[in-house]
Amino acid sequence: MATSLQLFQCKLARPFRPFPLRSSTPPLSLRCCASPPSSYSITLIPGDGIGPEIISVAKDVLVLVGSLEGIKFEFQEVLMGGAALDATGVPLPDDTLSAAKHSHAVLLGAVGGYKWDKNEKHLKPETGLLQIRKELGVFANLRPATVYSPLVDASTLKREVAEGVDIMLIRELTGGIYFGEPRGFGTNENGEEIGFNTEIYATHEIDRIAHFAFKVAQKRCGKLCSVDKANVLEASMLWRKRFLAIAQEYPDVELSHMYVDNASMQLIRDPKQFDTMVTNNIFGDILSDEASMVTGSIGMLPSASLGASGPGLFEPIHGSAPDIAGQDKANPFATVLSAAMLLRYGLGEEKAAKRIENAVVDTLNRGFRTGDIYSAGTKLVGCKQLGEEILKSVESNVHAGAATV
Ligand SMILES: NC(=O)C1=CN([C@@H]2O[C@H](COP(=O)(O)OP(=O)(O)OC[C@H]3O[C@@H](n4cnc5c(N)ncnc54)[C@H](O)[C@@H]3O)[C@@H](O)[C@H]2O)C=CC1
Ligand SMILES: CC(C)CC(=O)C(=O)O
Ligand SMILES: [Mg+2]
Repeated sequence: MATSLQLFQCKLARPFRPFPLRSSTPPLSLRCCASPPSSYSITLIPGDGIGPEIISVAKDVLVLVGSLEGIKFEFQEVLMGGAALDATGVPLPDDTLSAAKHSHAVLLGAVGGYKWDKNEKHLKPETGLLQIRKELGVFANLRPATVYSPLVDASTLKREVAEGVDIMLIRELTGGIYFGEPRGFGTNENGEEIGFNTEIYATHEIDRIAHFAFKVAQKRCGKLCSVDKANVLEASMLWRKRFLAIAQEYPDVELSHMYVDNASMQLIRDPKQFDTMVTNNIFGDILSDEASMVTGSIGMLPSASLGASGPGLFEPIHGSAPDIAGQDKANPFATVLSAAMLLRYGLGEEKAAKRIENAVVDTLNRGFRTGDIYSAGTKLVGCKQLGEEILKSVESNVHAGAATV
């Protein structure tokens, strides 16, 4: 196996190089075995809604790429979210967590759905998702927003604005308001019902995501934009203070700061001004959905969640899309690209990752589209058939010059 150190490529033709590790900071990826195991154990979590449809496609792609590249996988499929609630009464069963922790990497579809929307917080599918992220310690979530040339016209932005966009959005994933205490319901002094959450970041949480982001920016174009709300929120004030301090260790990276309201506007006005962006949990959640539409669809954005050690978690950025579940309409590209990220960042299998990315571009070049990215003159297919076309492209191995995600 090569190594699972991060590989990032500058869109301005900086050479492709392995990520340098600094001894003072935690490794950015999880598996850095001296020699590869004879077989990788992969935990598959289809989840709910469109989850099973898209995971089925991604699994087939992994199996084929594995057989062509001489990589063996052992898959274990487990329950999480609504499916787990129905079967076991909890959204993250112990068996699921244990399987995930003991595997080389985890590939997840999505969780959630109308059926469980009114459940109490601890019995919501989404609570299982937050728990597994926390338990795996995957604090750094890479969400690449890449506009693929054949999809420029699927973007909701004008061609000249969307063409060439290549942003790496880094979202802090295990802190902030989704986890902060205190939270809950209560009554105020007027006897009125209230709901409350806490946006909270400790220095060590900011420092580790900052080091991670600076290293990613170093390997790309050396430009890092930190997005916060430091004009109002104390947690953001500390965030900005720590980023400014840590920037001293990365003189080759140009650090800028932007308030999140402006950033959300700038992403639509001129997305090409951004290269690497880093932000907290909730802002990253929202900005990545926004960035996805620049690329044509939320069905195009994959993600990799990495920690200091242990398996990484790989999942599309979208949810379980209950409105189209079971109708063979889901776009599987985001999950297939998440499988490519699993190979690159989780296992260090760069060649196999690139093979998948090339297959995605080749499938797009051959004109195949699900409804969310369809435009006149292209071929509208379902999730299943798109999966079959991706397999053909994997097999033919055309070097499509795909971006690295
Ligand atoms: N990582 C996860 O498991 C996530 C789970 N959720 C959960 O998913 C459920 C639905 O949430 P929504 O807010 O509707 O967000 P969503 O991302 O599931 O769907 C938003 C819209 O995008 C479309 N869409 C999403 N993925 C698509 C794909 N691959 N191909 C084609 N169209 C796609 C949907 O059909 C829908 O119209 C909720 O229960 C929510 O909590 C939401 C976001 C992330
Ligand atoms: C449960 C949510 C935080 C999931 C989500 O929207 C996401 O991770 O993008
Ligand atoms: Mg989200």
